[in-house]
Amino acid sequence: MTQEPQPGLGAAGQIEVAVRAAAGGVIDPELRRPLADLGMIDAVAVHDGVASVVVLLTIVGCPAADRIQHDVRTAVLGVPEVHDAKVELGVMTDEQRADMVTRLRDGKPRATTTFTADSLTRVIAVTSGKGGVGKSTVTANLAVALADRGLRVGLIDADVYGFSIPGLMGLVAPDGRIARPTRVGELVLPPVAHGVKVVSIGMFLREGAEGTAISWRGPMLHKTLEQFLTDVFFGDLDVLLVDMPPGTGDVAISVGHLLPHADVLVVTTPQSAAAGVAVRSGQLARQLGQRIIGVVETMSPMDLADGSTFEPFGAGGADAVAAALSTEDETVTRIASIPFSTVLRAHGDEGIPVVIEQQDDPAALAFRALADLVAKRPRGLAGRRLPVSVG
Ligand SMILES: Nc1ncnc2c1ncn2[C@@H]1O[C@H](COP(=O)(O)OP(=O)(O)OP(=O)(O)O)[C@@H](O)[C@H]1O
Repeated sequence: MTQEPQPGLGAAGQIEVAVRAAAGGVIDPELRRPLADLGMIDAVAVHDGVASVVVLLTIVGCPAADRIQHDVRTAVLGVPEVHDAKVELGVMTDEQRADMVTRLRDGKPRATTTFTADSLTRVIAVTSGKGGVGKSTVTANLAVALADRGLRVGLIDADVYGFSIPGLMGLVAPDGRIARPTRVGELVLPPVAHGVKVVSIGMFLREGAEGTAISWRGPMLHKTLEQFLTDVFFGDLDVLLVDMPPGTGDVAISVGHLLPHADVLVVTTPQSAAAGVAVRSGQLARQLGQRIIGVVETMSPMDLADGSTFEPFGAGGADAVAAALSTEDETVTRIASIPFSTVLRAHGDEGIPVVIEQQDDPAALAFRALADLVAKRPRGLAGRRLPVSVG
């Protein structure tokens, strides 16, 4: 980074300014903002070409400490007059942390969601009629494919009873423990997997209770989702995906109320039984003001090497759902068909989405095509204030 000379400073002072700028330009891996903007660069000194920088971490035991120390040292060594650099780590005081949280929230008070109708983040809820049809697999792969295109992507696992996103995204350790968010004051920083910021109810269960069933009632679930939208710091996102629980229960209604401007993807298999219930979840989303952007069929017919087709779940389900959801004013179409893929299933079990692990698999190609389509499609106007005035 080129630094403008500061008037009134001697040569040594100029070097210190350059060192501070270099260190301050390093991006915090969790907060994704420059360290200078976060108030994390404390003392800076340079003597005989040796730079000393004190970086204030947000919390004791910050998981990104080593990476920050390494990145700051590398950045500081990039200043021509510096031939050695020492980076010491300290920890912010409560006051400094509170100041940083306020900056991160852009001055907005607590309990305000950033995902309002006017925000630039596009919210996409992924829903299905019944469980086990491949909805979470679609959500995870779409999220990763969008992140791989350079978009800033967040993923909320709202499938509270059957949360499978941590597993699909590789956030579950071999002993079953799910990655935990980092807490900085009142902020909750979501773990990042394959370039996607992920939050799931499974991350907030008591340690050791990850495998137990959740038996919460509607109001408690609503509160939890509300907290995901207010207390979890996603930073600026281009897309927020929400993995919905199957069906038309309390959570679907809560998400509809909390995110009425969301676009909705309906996932179904080609089987008619799955298709029928998928229509109902799409209809509920529409009643809540959300816009259906398309139907994604998964476990679709798969082309075999001998030129024949394997149809484990029949054919035609998604087209039937799309037709049933279409109205005079709004045509809904099937926007993707993800073929049945054993490779996809195996990578899902390993926590590495097929879309990055085996890019030539037909299912991976179909996910990429879906991501292209979603990224290019203009977002809906539902719930947004239009820039018109009545004079
Ligand atoms: N296209 C596909 N080909 C083969 N297997 C698939 C495909 N899509 C999903 N699966 C497998 O089907 C199973 C269910 O998938 P997934 O968990 O995504 O479903 P879901 O609809 O989200 O279910 P739930 O709501 O119960 O979590 C998983 O084992 C997954 O690997």
